[in-house]
Amino acid sequence: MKVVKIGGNALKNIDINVLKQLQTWLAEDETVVLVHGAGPMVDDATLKVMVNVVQTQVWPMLHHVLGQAHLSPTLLTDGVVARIKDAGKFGVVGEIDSITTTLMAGRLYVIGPLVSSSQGELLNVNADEIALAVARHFKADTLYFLTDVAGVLDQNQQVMTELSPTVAATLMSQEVVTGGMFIKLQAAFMAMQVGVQKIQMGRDFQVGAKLVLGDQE
Ligand SMILES: Nc1ncnc2c1ncn2[C@@H]1O[C@H](COP(=O)(O)OP(=O)(O)O)[C@@H](O)[C@H]1O
Ligand SMILES: CC(=O)N[C@@H](CCC(=O)OP(=O)(O)O)C(=O)O
Repeated sequence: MKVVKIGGNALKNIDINVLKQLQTWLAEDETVVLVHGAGPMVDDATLKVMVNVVQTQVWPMLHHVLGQAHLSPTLLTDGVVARIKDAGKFGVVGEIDSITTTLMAGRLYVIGPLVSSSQGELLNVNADEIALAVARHFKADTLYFLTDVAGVLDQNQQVMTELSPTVAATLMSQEVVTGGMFIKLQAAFMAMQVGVQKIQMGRDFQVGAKLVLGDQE
């Protein structure tokens, strides 16, 4: 089972080879969950805008691109429930509370950064955190983070082809890794701790444009 997270910016330009790889996996009866981002949105005031952006722009665009590649996704909304993360501090920001749905082999599922609470209220959940929760719950063997950079960049702006938790911690403390990549690396190492064997980051699935965490590959 594979989880593929595509960030909001990377979504705007999905590589044909990414679509081809999805087709190949599905033809092999692999199950794939595509977790998409939406770009930066923060608080209560922006939630309505975010709902609008996701429903009128992000989902239609993603369905169109996948449809052109003859990929028909199933929305993974039922059975995935979020809860308020830290009421008062983050407003309508949520985190995944429970996953009770089951997945069928050879199907492509899609989930984005808006997840309902048990009261039916939509919450803004970080898409990297969703990818982690989904990978953990379904015991994914592989977790890809497709983003708008070729990988994690070192102090010389070079893509790191391998990154251990120790080196990552140093890059984070030296503020070489910041912002969205900081959150992504945290999610990636958590995923590694809960048993996801292979974790990669980059613009696509290709070797050389990716990050491999730990000692695999
Ligand atoms: N050391 C680093 N290597 C790569 N990207 C970094 C680094 N430090 C900060 N970043 C930033 O993190 C961004 C990726 O995170 P984010 O914008 O959240 O992407 P996504 O939308 O794909 O989740 C990059 O575009 C870059 O601006
Ligand atoms: C709580 C939180 O962080 N929500 C995210 C949801 C969108 C997202 O995660 O998009 P990317 O994957 O493209 O960054 C946000 O508001 O930015």
